[in-house]
Amino acid sequence: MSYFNAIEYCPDGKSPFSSHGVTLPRPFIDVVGPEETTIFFLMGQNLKGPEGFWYPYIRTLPREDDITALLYYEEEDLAWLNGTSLYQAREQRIQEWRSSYDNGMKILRDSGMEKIDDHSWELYLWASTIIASRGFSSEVLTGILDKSELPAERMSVLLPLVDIANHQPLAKVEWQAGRENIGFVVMEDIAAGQEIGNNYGPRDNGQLMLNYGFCIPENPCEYRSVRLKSPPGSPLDYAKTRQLQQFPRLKQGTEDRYYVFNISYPLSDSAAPIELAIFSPNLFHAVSILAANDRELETLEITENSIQIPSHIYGNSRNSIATLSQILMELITHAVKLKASGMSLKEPKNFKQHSAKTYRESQIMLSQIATVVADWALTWARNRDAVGAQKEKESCLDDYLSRVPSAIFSEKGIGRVRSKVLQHRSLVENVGELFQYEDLFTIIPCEMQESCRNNLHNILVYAEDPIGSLEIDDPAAMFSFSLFLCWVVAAYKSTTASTSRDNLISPRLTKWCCFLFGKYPVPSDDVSWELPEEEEAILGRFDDVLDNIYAQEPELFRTNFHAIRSTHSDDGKWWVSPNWLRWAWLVLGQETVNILSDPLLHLLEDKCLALAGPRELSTTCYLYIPQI
Ligand SMILES: C[S@@+](CC[C@H](N)C(=O)[O-])C[C@H]1O[C@@H](n2cnc3c(N)ncnc32)[C@H](O)[C@@H]1O
Repeated sequence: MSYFNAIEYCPDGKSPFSSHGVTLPRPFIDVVGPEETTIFFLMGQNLKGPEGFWYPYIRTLPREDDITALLYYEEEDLAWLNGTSLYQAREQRIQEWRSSYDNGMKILRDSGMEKIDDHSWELYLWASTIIASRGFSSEVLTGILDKSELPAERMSVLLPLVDIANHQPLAKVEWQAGRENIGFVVMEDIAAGQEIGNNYGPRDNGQLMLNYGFCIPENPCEYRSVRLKSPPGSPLDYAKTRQLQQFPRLKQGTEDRYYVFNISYPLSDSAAPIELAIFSPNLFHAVSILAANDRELETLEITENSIQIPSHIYGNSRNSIATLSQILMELITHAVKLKASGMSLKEPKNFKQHSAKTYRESQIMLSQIATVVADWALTWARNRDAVGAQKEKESCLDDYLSRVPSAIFSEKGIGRVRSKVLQHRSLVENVGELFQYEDLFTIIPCEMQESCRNNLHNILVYAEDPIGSLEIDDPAAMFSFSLFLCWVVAAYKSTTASTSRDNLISPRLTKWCCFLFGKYPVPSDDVSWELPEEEEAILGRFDDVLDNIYAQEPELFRTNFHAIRSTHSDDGKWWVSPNWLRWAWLVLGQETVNILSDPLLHLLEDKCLALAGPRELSTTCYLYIPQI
């Protein structure tokens, strides 16, 4: 049964398709198109009852009470969709269908069709659901019709009996459109007694729930659409506008679709880095533009197919890390909110509620798996002891996975993550690029470590109280990183000014200093720098604190490269001068990354309710120092 019956199509030299007594006015067909015509045609055939040609088939179709697709959810069932995107998707679907129905009915009324009121909204809903859940694409008719005869728009075909098989994700089957028959070929061994499944395509659970009314636990084709705003004037908005200017063929106003995929998603690129297999590349790249600092934005690459911050450039691994960190926040927020919104739900009472429960769990699991993948990459990036060998990575991964709470993941799930992570490369290949204050000394050459630690540590002890009370994010980290940066720069400058050419800092820090000097203008000793008012208030406090400490304990500022400085005055705290402090502050504004602390713990049930509110997730600030 199809549109061709409704229009009594007569192919060249062949017998015509019969409308079997349901005639729809031609102006109606022309306006509403093939799919809507088929819906109204099925309504007409259903209204004919036992007299109708397709009655034996229609009699076997599920009726309203049996249908479990979302539009048939009732009040109590709907509570199970709370907090999921399906609630909204259902509302939208109802509106779209209602408007198509009203439109079709108006045209039918205007054309004077008889007994029009029998075509109720309930009947339309039933017919549309039947077609959405059982219709085949018009390709199945290519054995009897030429492709050129098929309408360009979507057109569903109902095939009695052939539509009985249930969906099995990834089932290997093939449909063959013949002249006399439609072949359904099973391309894999099926044991006696085992159900023969059809493959409805790589459908995620959202589509299955909306169109078909069921849900697959551990659906390999599961994914989630993610909304990402690019506010006017944001770097992402700017990048998109530039892309449109450079490639006017791209359509303006088309909304990008962003996805998080199941780790086993069959259509993901197996050669891609894991981050681009589990997050759609356009999602990762869009977030990377939002997470970019100014110098990373200068490396933005715009092509017809993508806008992205290239990850292979020196210093740009910071961007991949910051991107993963932002994505991690989104994933945790999603999982936590969804868990919390379902905590008042009791036991499911019917098939719809069972399906919705499975759907909720599959969406939570999707975010949890992606959380583990992103968190692992960030954990690896922070491993300062590793050199990056595969064996090392495996044992570090095993150690990490052993810490994943068993309440979140089954052993099977962990095993799946492990094998996928090891199969794919990662965008975060460099290890040991992120530092908290205590870790910084490990990249200072051994003979200077002690001196650096003493300088910084003693000053920080004095500064703890006055700096700790500053109303900024992580004041202690920002102050200690500023001191460290000033110390490294002073050592670097002393090295370059020294005639002995002793390297006071490592080649890695030397390269980093040169890089920073190239990206952030270096202060001149002659001019006093001033930052915008708000920052000046903080930096002024830094200056005061250092002045006070210096007045009491000038010895604390004495460095062991003091002797080889050449151009500085007798000011004993020359290496933390106001200008250099301001320079360090500007650098830190761009070269640090905030990473969620203990993300996996947030996923535990008892933490979810507390976190679901407006309280912010706590983060740790890291200083980024690229590998050489
Ligand atoms: C094309 S029909 C399949 C035939 C179905 N067994 C019947 O006779 O109505 C699609 C409907 O079958 C059901 N279905 C298909 N695959 C399923 C699955 N894997 N699990 C549960 N229900 C399924 C859903 O109700 C869906 O709307």
